[in-house]
Order: sequence, then C-alpha cells, then structure tokens
Amino acid sequence: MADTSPTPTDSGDAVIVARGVRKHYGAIHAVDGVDLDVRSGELFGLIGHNGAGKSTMFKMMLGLIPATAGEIRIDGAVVGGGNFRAVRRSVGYLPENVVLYDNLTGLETLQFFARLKAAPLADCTPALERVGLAHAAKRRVREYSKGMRQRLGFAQALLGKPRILFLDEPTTGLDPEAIRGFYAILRQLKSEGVTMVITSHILAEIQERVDRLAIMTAGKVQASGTVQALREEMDLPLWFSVHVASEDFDAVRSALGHLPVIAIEARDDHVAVQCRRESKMAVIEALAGLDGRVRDLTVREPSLEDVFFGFSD
Ligand SMILES: Nc1ncnc2c1ncn2[C@@H]1O[C@H](COP(=O)(O)OP(=O)(O)OP(=O)(O)O)[C@@H](O)[C@H]1O
Repeated sequence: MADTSPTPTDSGDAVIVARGVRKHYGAIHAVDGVDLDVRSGELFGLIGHNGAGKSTMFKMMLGLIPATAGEIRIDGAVVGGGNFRAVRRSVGYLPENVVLYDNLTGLETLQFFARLKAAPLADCTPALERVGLAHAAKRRVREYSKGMRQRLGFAQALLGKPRILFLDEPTTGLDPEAIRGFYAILRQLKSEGVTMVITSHILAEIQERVDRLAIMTAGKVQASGTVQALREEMDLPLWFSVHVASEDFDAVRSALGHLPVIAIEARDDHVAVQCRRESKMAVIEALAGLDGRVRDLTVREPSLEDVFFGFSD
C-alpha cells in the first residue's frame, strides 16, 4: 500500500488509536473491526456512506457508548478506563445534531454547556468570537439562522480549550463563505496543535483540507492515508486536456500513438487524453515535442469522490 499510515501495530505519535473496534446492535454490525491511528496535530477525515458507522465510531471514541469488542486509546488512556475521565476533559465534540434551547441567548447557551462540562465560564465569549457570533451573543437562539446555530454548536465544542476535537458533519447547513470561514478556524486550531477528526459527506470540501482520511464502508475501514496515497493505491487514471487548434488534433493523436493511453477524444477546443499515472510524464514529454502547438495543458487528477467510489463500490 502506498499509504504512509502506520501499520496497526505501530501507533507512532498517534493520539487516537483504535484496535479491532466493534459495535454490534443485535444483527447490525454498525462498526465491524476498525483499526485507526490519528496523529497528534492532524486534521483527519472520516468519510463513508450514510450508515457506514462514522457516528458510532465517534460515540465510542468519546466514551458515550461502549464498544462490543476492541480497544480505543485517547492520549494513551483507554476509553472507558480509569484514566479516561481526565483525558475526556481535553476532548471537544460537535455532534451531528446539537440540541439547542430556543429561549436561551447564544451566550446563555454556551454558559449552560460550560456548566455541564465544568469548563470555565470565561471561555464562552472567546468561543463566540472565534466562530464569528460575538455580535449575536445576546440574541435568542430562536432568531438564529441554520448556519448560526451550527456555529453555536461549534462554539460549545471549543469550551474548555480542547486538545482533541471530534466534528461530526460540522459544515451541514453552512453556505460556501461560512464553510471557508469554518476551515480557516480549523487551520488556526491546527496551528495551535489541536488534533481534529471530522466527518463530511461533501468530499470536494474535505479533499484539499484534511491531512489524512479513512474511508468507511459497512462498519469497516476500507482504506486510509493521504488523498494522494489513496489515489495511487487505487491507481485510477487521470485526464489531460490538451488545448490545440482543431487542425492539430491529429498531430496530438500521432504524438501519443506509441504510448499506452486509455482514451483520446477530440472535444470542442481540446483533446482529452486519459492515461494511467505511470504514463503521465511520457505523455507530457510527447506533447512537449509538438513544437509549441500545445496552447495550454491541464491535468485532472482523480477526485476524492472518484477514489471514494473506487473503494466503496
Ligand atoms: N442505537 C442503535 N441501535 C441500532 N442500530 C444503530 C444504532 N445506532 C446506529 N445504528 C446503526 O448502525 C449503523 C451505523 O450508523 P451510524 O450512525 O454510525 O452511521 P454514519 O456513518 O454516521 O451515517 P450518517 O452518515 O448517515 O450519519 C446504521 O446501520 C445504523 O442504523
């Protein structure tokens, strides 16, 4: 495997380590033998279809539900074990659906959560500021938009200044600008050394942003690593768009004729060439030999969505 992930016996500097984790609800194997390593300070993505087991995995990592089998360690402490209570204080969680009380203001909401978590009340205003809700601190949650509610949920996860954050579909309901702002906050947190695990169904959104990720299907991790490592492991073909004048289309075909390309298709203003990664540089060299007739060249790598369907289908 081209992955740089540690093997299941080499947890290295991982702060979250799962080994052989299962959660069975009768005949339903929600999580079915998961090994996972999340390294200190990384932004780690957990992706999968609905019902793949991501939220169940989160709940077990947080100690909210017990595993049927296997072991999870956070910062060295076994989840559910004697030392875990202290570690749990350094863990923040944004659940998929945060329960908010419409009659409370944003600030009162955070104060309520701070008391529940025994986090300092002094954290509330900075958390609201961090998520861009300081201006709405005194407005009742019933007046909040969907995006504002989502940000308030994120703010509660930041109470107590967690060193580890679990974010379950945190960008649901956010508009593109808010999504950008949200990831800017994650980058800041990352620069402060916070380790984050995030789930999302919007693969295009996370593919450029996570350090590594795991693909879950039917309770199992099918693959894990960087997006690039997964691309290489899947060995999906890539596409070139070769922009040339239409009278030069045949010149492109003959320049590539000796190479094992998968497809060459003439489109409106370019020639689309599909090839395996191992032929990529040979294609570029052959095109460079066309005496400047190539006006522009773009390469489309397989997207995370292509990789995801490759592993999960
Ligand atoms: N308390 C429960 N009792 C019985 N089955 C459950 C329970 N919780 C989860 N499941 C089942 O476990 C499987 C995994 O669910 P889970 O919520 O972990 O998936 P998910 O990957 O988070 O999905 P989504 O992307 O839709 O949030 C599903 O088949 C679900 O129906």
